[in-house]
Amino acid sequence: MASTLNAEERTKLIEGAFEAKKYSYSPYSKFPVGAALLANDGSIIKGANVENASYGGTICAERTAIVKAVSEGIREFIGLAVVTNVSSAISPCGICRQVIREFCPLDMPILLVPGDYPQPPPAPDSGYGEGGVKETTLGILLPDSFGPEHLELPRKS
Ligand SMILES: O=c1ccn([C@H]2C[C@H](O)[C@@H](CO)O2)c(=O)[nH]1
Ligand SMILES: [Zn+2]
Repeated sequence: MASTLNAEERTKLIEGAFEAKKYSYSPYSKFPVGAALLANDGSIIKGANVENASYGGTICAERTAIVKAVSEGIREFIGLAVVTNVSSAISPCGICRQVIREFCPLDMPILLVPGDYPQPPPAPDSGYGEGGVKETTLGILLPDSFGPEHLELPRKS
């Protein structure tokens, strides 16, 4: 069964993502992104995108949050929220999906928050929830994925 977040956890994640976005360094794309991770101890770890004049050096908000957490010894996560300044729900890029895969369960809720949250109530069955938030999971975003457990499989000698 997919894991779920309670209302308090959702609020913490959404507020954390908006706070994180304030510190985005995105002079090139002018596309600020904020991410917040909820750890199993209840702590929130925030990350913003950090760009570079050598564009390939850019680090997305999601990876900033994960690397901050893991490098401080936090590795168990129960939720992630991402927000940008656009009014649609923006989904993590491919590189971030694979990095999330390393540390987060496939059924972990991922909240894609519109920049103008809260939006008016969405139409039923639109795929959007409260405030226009799209809730998904890593398993949906990255199906048939490769992960750490595959390196433990028996190998041909
Ligand atoms: O999910 C996403 C998508 C994009 N970006 C960043 C990378 C770059 O700084 C800017 C434009 O791609 O947005 C993120 O941080 N997360
Ligand atoms: Zn990314």
